[in-house]
Amino acid sequence: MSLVPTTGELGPVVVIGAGLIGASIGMALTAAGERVHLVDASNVHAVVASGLGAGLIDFPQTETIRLVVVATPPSAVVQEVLEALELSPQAVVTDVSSVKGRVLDKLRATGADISRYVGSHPMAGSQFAGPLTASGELFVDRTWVVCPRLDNAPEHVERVRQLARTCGARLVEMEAADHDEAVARVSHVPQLMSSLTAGNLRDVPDRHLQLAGQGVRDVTRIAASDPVLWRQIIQANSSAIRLELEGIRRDLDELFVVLDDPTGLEGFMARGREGARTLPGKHGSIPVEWEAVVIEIPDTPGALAHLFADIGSEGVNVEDLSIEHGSTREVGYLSVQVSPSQAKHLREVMVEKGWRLRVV
Ligand SMILES: NC(=O)C1=CN([C@@H]2O[C@H](COP(=O)(O)OP(=O)(O)OC[C@H]3O[C@@H](n4cnc5c(N)ncnc54)[C@H](O)[C@@H]3O)[C@@H](O)[C@H]2O)C=CC1
Ligand SMILES: O=C(O)C(=O)Cc1ccc(O)cc1
Repeated sequence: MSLVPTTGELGPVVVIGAGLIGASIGMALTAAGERVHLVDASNVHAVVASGLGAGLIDFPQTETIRLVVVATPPSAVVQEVLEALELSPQAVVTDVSSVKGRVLDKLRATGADISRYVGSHPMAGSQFAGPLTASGELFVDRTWVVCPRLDNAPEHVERVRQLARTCGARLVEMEAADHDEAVARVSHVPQLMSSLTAGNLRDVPDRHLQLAGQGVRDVTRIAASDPVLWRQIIQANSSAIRLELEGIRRDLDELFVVLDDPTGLEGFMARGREGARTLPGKHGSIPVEWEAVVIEIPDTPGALAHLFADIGSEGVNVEDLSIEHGSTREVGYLSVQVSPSQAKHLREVMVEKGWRLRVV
């Protein structure tokens, strides 16, 4: 799926909070032909986001605004949603914060009419923050959860669905409580496990760290995320997270028991492999086992472009890729995931074309 040109039928859109997520939304909507206006507590962020093509920094006539997207850190969301509902009488207001139930409870507690508010959550992002790391392609083929309620008018919910579709995302609809239970399992607890693993690396001596390979990097990537943002996310969803952590504590206790028991330990590892296989693959489909072909990239100008051209000329469909830098030699390694039926052919032709392969 790619960005959907909408010829301006969604806007004018106001994005409040032009950081990683807000600027990425602004870039996707602008690229699709929508008129986007950016507001940020930091003028520098608004200017940078605008410079990257995320929208304009002027403010439209409030009665013309059709959609407001609140993309601030969770602590500012309730206040910004309330102000947007009051200031723009025709607009549907959505937010993109990572926890939906707490925002809804707090909005309801104010007694305000929140029927034009429809919560949502794009399940895409990164460990980075701020507009400099934004991308208009961030949401393409990723899940975007919309949380409609009975007090929402259908056309208002549709406007938020249209936002997700215009950004190229795959729509999923859920109630806020169900969403929060799901993200505790697939996002918040994995984030905590990553922080736990990475936190323990702090006291590891350099002599040992130099042995680190791709596995530990995969497991710790998201631990580099902003602690202030994540403190807010975790605390807003602490009940659902606590339940999951209790299960993990039991599993950890069991691990101590089976550590020296071959059958028990194999069962433990097999459960992990089973769990990894349950995750939907690309485009939300049933996961497929791809085969990795790892090709050495020499440290010469244009080598990577040349390599991609050689892979492309063979008509091999690359399902995923990653690049790793050699720790001892001035080379890189391009790992491409391809269908097992094409892997052997790709290896053979790459060697014929003069590339070196790494055995995996
Ligand atoms: N980081 C991620 O990967 C994802 C984050 N989210 C959610 O998106 C929201 C934004 O997160 P990021 O873009 O990562 O953070 P960020 O730190 O990159 O951007 C937040 C922006 O909001 C601005 N801001 C703060 N308070 C404001 C206020 N009261 N009014 C206007 N602007 C204000 C900041 O100056 C900053 O530019 C959060 O609610 C987060 O839970 C959702 C999906 C993924
Ligand atoms: O970087 C990643 O892989 C993420 O999963 C980013 C992310 C962070 C917070 C969210 O609420 C949703 C997605």
